[in-house]
Amino acid sequence: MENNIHEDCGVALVRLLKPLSYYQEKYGTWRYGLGKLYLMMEKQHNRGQEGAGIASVKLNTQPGNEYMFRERAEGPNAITEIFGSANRQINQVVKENSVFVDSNLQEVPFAGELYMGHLRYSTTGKSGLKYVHPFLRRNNWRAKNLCLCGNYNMTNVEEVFEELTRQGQCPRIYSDSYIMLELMGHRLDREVERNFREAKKQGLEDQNITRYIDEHVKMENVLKTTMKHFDGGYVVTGITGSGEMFAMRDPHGIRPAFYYKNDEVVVLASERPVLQTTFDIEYDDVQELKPGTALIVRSNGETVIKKILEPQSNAACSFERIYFSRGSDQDIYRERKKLGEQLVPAVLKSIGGDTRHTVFSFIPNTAESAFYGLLDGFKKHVIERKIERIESLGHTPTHEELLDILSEYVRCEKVAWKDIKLRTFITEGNARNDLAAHVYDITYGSLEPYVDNLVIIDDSIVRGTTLKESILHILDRLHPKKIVMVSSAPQIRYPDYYGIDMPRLEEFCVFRATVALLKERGMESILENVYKECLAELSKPREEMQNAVRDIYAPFSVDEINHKIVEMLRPEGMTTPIDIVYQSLDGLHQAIPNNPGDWYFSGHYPTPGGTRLCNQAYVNFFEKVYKTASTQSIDHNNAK
Ligand SMILES: O=P(O)(O)OC[C@H]1O[C@H](OP(=O)(O)OP(=O)(O)O)[C@H](O)[C@@H]1O
Repeated sequence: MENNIHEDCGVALVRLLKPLSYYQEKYGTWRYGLGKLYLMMEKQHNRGQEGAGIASVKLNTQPGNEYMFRERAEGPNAITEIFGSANRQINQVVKENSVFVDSNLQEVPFAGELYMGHLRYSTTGKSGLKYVHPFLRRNNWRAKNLCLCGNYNMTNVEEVFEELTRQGQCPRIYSDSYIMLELMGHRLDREVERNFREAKKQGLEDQNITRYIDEHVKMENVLKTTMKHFDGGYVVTGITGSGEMFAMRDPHGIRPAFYYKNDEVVVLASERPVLQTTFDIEYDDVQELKPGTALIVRSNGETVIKKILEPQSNAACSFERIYFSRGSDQDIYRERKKLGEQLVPAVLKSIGGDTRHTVFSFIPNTAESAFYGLLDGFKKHVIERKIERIESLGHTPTHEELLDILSEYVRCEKVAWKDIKLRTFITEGNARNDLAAHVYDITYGSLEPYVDNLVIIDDSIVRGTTLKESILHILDRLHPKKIVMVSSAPQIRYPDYYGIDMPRLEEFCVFRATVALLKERGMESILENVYKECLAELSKPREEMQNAVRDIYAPFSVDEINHKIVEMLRPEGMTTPIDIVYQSLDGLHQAIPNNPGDWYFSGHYPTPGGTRLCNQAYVNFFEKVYKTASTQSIDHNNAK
């Protein structure tokens, strides 16, 4: 499924529990829900900059009135566009200074009680409004209308696609979002029809049937029969025409979701601080949605948590904590700092203990918190060194001695700048190299040329694009004695299929360096053997499959691979010594104990779908990249 859409996104749900007049009276606006949705989405802009969408459902409408609204847009200004459009639609109907009563809002678009928002990040090159969430499945039966969005990536879309076609359906688009919409829509239809039969049995007629269905549809039934088919990391959210709202988290808790409820609202977001700030509430007021469960708000406002699938081993994504989340979460901030602090011994070794002639800095923006942790660690180190030096004097220090010892401090400078507030990693693939090459700049004169080392921390080094295309080259213009590149994350060795878009092995600089080492040392047979092992694994039943790719890393130490990475990423003509320091796997788990999902670094996938796709990624690499390159070089040599 390499061409499938991969998305790690942001979601936001708002359910108003009172009539709109309540918010008008208390907060001076009936657009309270829409306003809160806007804030929640802006605060999650870090989670998706390629598109955004919103949907709203209005309760208790009369036949003939629209009750489900949706607006979507692409591009970095999508949030502004969709809310601008929603407000324009509202203003066309609402007369300025008109007297507010609930019944006046019957015909006003987006004047609803249910709101859902989505921020999209997809980097596979599939673009177009039709891929922007929410997805909508319409029907004349109110309760059968389904609007869906989510933060997810499914690893078994082929199987589900087959399942749908076996049922006699004919999905229009081959993407996990459309397939989920169709499958869930199919189950919702059955649930509505079950209630229809029940209503008929009770002798109900006309709108009483609709009312009965609206009141009795159970989203947990729909979720149970739908979600058991999927393998992946997800938070799926949706609203129905009859006013059901739900959000469900995958059984391993790979993707995050947090919610809050009081007597006015039920809200859910991908990150905890979004709710804390938007609703002026404390850390403990916000609950984490537990793996395998769903938050369901029924059409009457009743809110329940239902177990949908049996929770499995905790595999909450650690990359979410290292990079993807905004980082204003108190736990994530602490974790990122710890990641930085733990790197002190390795960095110290690399600079030969010479903190006096070392300038510390970071690559904007995500690495900033890890940088503060690294600084804290070095401050502690310098204090300890001062104590040692004073104690080792063996006499009361003279003024000059004290001055010399105490004047040492940790030197930090703002060395690198990022010119546009855009996350390059989550920018559509082809445009990325160019963006990474031009987005960074440096502060001239921020270190003493040829005397000072420069230690610069990034949250992660994945493809190495940021380093190769931009950072190393511009840092070298400062003429540091040595550059130490530090990654707060461990070496990224394996692809991800649960939402962060890293599906191809050959894109990782760690993988490319390992392949280069194998070739260089005449160990290419390992590449061939691993290919055969991967094929053998792929022919096994899903549950028995092992990750055969791990064998290619076995012959080398982390340091050997690091040296090769430096060699490969070093810009042409640059002679400054470069070291690279990665976090260890143990260090990762110490810093982030509650998010043990580490498949990127360890190759341990929480679900069979991940293992299968990893083996498949190697087969693709071997057949399409490695073999092709070998054939081309043979052809080239023959042609000489
Ligand atoms: O090795 P690479 O493949 O280049 O990927 C890693 C880089 O990508 C991210 O930056 P991004 O610009 O997305 O975001 P940021 O400003 O939040 O750090 C990340 O912070 C690293 O700097």
